[in-house]
Order: sequence, then structure tokens, then C-alpha cells
Amino acid sequence: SEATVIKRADQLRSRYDYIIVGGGTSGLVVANRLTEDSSTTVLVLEAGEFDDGSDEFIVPGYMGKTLGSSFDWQVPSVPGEVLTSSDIKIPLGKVVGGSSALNFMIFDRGAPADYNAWESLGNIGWNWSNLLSYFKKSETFTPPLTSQVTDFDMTYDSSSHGASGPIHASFPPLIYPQTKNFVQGMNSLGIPTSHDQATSAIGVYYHASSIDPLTITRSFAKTAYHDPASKRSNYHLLPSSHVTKILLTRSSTPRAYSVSYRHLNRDIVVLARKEVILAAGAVHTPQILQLTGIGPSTLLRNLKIPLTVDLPGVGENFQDHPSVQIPYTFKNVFTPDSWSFNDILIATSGNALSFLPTSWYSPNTSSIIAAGRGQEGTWLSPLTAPEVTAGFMKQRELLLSLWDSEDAATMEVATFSMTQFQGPSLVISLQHPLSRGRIMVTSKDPYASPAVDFRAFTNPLDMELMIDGFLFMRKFLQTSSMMELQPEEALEIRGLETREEIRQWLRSNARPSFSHVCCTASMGQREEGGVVDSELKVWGTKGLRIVDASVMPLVPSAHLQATVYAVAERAADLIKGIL
Ligand SMILES: Cc1cc2nc3c(=O)[nH]c(=O)nc-3n(C[C@H](O)[C@H](O)[C@H](O)COP(=O)(O)OP(=O)(O)OC[C@H]3O[C@@H](n4cnc5c(N)ncnc54)[C@H](O)[C@@H]3O)c2cc1C
Repeated sequence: SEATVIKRADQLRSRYDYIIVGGGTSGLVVANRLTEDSSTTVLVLEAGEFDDGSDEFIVPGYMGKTLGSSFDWQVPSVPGEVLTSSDIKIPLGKVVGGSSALNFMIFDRGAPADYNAWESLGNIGWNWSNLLSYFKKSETFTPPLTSQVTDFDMTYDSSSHGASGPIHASFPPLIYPQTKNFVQGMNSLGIPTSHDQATSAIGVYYHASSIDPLTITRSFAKTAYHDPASKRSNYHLLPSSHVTKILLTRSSTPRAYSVSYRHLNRDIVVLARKEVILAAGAVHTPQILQLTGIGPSTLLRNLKIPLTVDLPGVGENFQDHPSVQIPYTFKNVFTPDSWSFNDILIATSGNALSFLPTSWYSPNTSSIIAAGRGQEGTWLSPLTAPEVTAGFMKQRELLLSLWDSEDAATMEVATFSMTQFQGPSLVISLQHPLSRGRIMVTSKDPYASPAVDFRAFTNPLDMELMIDGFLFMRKFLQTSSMMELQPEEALEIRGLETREEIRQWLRSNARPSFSHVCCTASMGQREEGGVVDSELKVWGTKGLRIVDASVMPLVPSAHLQATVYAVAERAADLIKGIL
């Protein structure tokens, strides 16, 4: 597949129709779709290398092993105001394929209400029914085996899925038997099994994974979108190319005409005839914009970065799913005797998720929502511009209606590592948080990490939901299905009784991220802190778009990759001008 990939910058053309910054999940989708037209030339500049072809990238049972390697950016984050545990390093793919090469392969969609909320914020066309065709376009779905349907009561609806898209969504051939206890435990608390999460993402379900069912290996942006495109002479990708800034004309509406990058210690500039497309992910896209002089004017002035466009929303509205592992051990969890070592390698861990509307786990739903409606503070950073605050107020009203609805989930319960040794590690994570973080550069140096400040749980209502999630887990672990696994509460949480005690424990044990960084260059009205319009064009510029997880206005209640693929597929049609 690397035969037509450009190895040296001197083999490049001096000019391309489109230059895509970042050869990750979204960038490769757009590069592939644009080069379907053989007269369109595209260059992808990717900071990372090709993966080394090792099993660690593609064998499901090895997932997680590449974290912390040279293929991972490992971006440090700022210590939290509320979470004392939150100065973590965030994993992000620095490799062709981006984070889709590193992720845990969970392949799921958010609820229709999550995407309709994007349109309600003024982003015309960004609703569930429009996105559904792009979810399908990106996917080839293979249903579970007949024996799995019988043994695990699995259900599915093929018509909700794609049949011929680039990314494979399938179920691993082996599923840990105790996954069934998880599903039945949820059912016994009145939480229904979703018939197919693809169109009905509320309740408990067995999730598909981005795995090619023939080879039982990872299906990701490189295999699905890059490999086929690399056979086209109008498609070029240059790895080890760190983009440092975008060059824009000095006209009244500046036009992006070129990209500056460093390749093998050389600083190089390449020209874009039509557009520059940012796909560097939710951490690096706002960084590149700020380095280019597009961002909050006060920040840029302080750092002596010449202002190109004053856009106060760049780097704001930062969201993720704060999460915590509930520490239990399970005495009666095992890997079936009949499984060989190879079987263990093809089984992903976990396989079931539960997405809960607030009232399904919180007895305090109405008082929490009333408190939200009455909130006078915003708990945004004191440095936040008025436009961004105005946009947040609109979001908050909408979010509280999602918190109050059975059509949207505010808590996820996930199960990982269903192995003999570790037991199911149960993780709860907050969906649709009200707290907002920010990502801002701290110097002109394009190789320095920006300050990544999650600000998780700064809005106190997020913590109230998390406490109710924690208490729900105790109830769940006492269901007869979960009791069969002989759970034992770890000593550190055994004594926790009051909300205050649980809050303190969460403050030092929750994590600000579930690796779902997004929303830092979000779609929206300019006077409401939006960075791109509903065609994903950066406000106040020409020839500059964003297509990655940064453009989402609100994080959906799902793991992010399926949504990133769908957004990028739709972005490609917008760029082609066929929408
Ligand atoms: C550890 C981990 C586990 C995850 N697990 C799951 C999961 O199980 N299921 C799920 O649905 N989602 C999961 N996700 C989330 C999902 O993978 C991401 O949301 C998605 O891949 C993001 O796509 P993106 O295009 O926005 O960014 P990325 O895929 O990260 O792409 C950005 C690309 O830009 C490149 N880049 C950055 N800066 C520059 C620069 N200056 N110059 C040139 N190139 C640059 C990067 O190297 C990268 O290749 C996980 C993510 C991680 C990190």
C-alpha cells in the first residue's frame, strides 16, 4: 500500500487542490473521498509515521499495547481544579490512521437526540436523519454469529447499518460468558436491551467493534480509507510532516493558500489551489489555528502572535466524557477452559455497554434539573469571552432538556477486561457534561504542547450525576446476575456512605477523559463562539475548513469514532459541493 506514498518532500508537487493537515481518522476519510475524482489532487501531511506493521496494532487482544509508544502523542494536561487526579497524559494517535490506530475499537453511535441537538444550536443540516446516511456510508456491518444470537440473546437490525462502507463493524467470534451477567443485571433493574443500538442507543447492548471479520484484525482509517486511495496518482501522503501553521492572504477576508511544515529537519511550504483542510484532531487543530493567528485576540496579543482573525471560540468548548473505574474484584470470573491462547487474542474485552437516561439511575433527577435551570453562574473559565458564554447558555438549556429526557443518556456503564485475572472492570462515564474545558497555546513554539485544561466537574451538577452513577453501581452489583460473579467491593470504597464521602473519593479517583476529546473548534454562530459555519468553513476566512472531532458542538453519548467517520463523510460531500 505504500508504493505510491511519497517518501521525500522533493517528490511532491509544488501545488495541490487540497492540503489535508493530519492523516488521522477524519483526514483519511476526506482524502479518500476527494481523490475519487481523478482530476482532484490531494496532499495529506501527517506528523506521525506509518505503523510498524506489528500485531500490537491489529490484533484485538493486544489493544492498548501501543499506548505510550512513539506512535502516541501523550499530551500532558493541566492539573484539575476539582479533580486532584487529573494531570494525566492524554493518548492520541501520532501515526497514519491517527487515533483510529490506537483506539479500543468500540463502534457505536449516539442517540438521535444527541445529533438533533447540533441542529437546534443553529447548525443547519446537522441532524440525525442526515447523519444516518453517512453512518451507513462509512460502514460494512456483519451481524453476530447465529450461535451468539442464541447463546447471548443478541438482537440486531441490518437495515440500520451500512452494507458496503470502508469500515468493518462486527462482533468478535468469542465473547466472554460473563458479559451476559452484565446485560441480565441491567435488565433486572428495568433497563431494557436495545434491539439495535445503531438507531436506538439507549439501554444495554452488545456493541460491535471495528474489526474485519475475515481476518479478525483492526479495521481503521489506514486500512479502510488510505490503502485504497494510495493506488491513485492524485493522492499523496507525506508522513513525518509536522504542520506548524497555515498561511493566509492579507486581504479583508483572508484566504488560506499554503501550509508550512517541518519534514526531516527542513521547513517546507506547499501551496493549496482550493482549500486547506484541518484534520489534526481536537487537541492540535485549535493549536494550529492559534499559531496561525486565528483565535482569542487577548491570548494572541499576549503571546505576540499576529492576529489574522479574532475568533474567541478557538480552543474553547472543550468536552470529553469524565469517567471512573468502580473498583471491584470478581471471584467467579473466568476464561472458558476450551479457549486457546489464540482465542483470547481474538476476543475483545468487555463487549457490552449500557447508556442510561438520568431518571433511570438518579433518584434526584428533578431536583438536579431544577438546580440546573436556576444556575446563575456558568462555571466557565474567567478568561472566556462573552460570545462563548452566550453560546454556552444556549447549550445549557438544551443539555438540561436532554438530562430530563428518556431519549438521551447522561451516564454510560462500560465493562472492560473480562479476563480471569482482572475481572470485569466497570467504568462509569458522564455523557453530556455541563463543565467546559479549554485548550490554549502557551507560546509561539509549534512543537510545544498547548495547555490542555479539561476543567472536569467544575460545574457542580456534573458531580451530582456522577455520585448518583456511583450509587447506582452498588445497586447493580447486588443484582442476582452480578452476584453470581461474586463481586467484592475494594476496601477503598467500602466505607463510603455519604454523598460528601463519595464526592471526595471521586475527586481523587475520577479521570477527566474517556479518550473522547472534542468540540474545540465547534460549529456554531460566530456571535455564539462558533469557529466553523454549518459548511465547516472557518468564520472570517476563505479556503479553510475543519473536518475532525473539533467541530462537534456537543459530545454525543457514544464512543466517538463512528461519529467522527460520519461527520468526515458528510464533510467530504460538503467540500465536493454536492450537498
Ligand atoms: C486510546 C484511545 C481509545 C479510544 N477508544 C475508542 C473506542 O473504543 N471507540 C471509539 O469509538 N472511539 C475511541 N476513541 C476515540 C476515537 O478514536 C477518536 O475520537 C477519533 O479517532 C478522533 O479522530 P480525529 O480525526 O478527530 O483525530 P485523530 O484520529 O487523532 O487524527 C489526528 C491526526 O492529526 C495528526 N496531527 C496532529 N497534529 C499535527 C500536526 N501539527 N501536523 C501534522 N499532523 C498532525 C495526528 O498525528 C493524527 O494522525 C479512542 C481514542 C483513544 C486515543
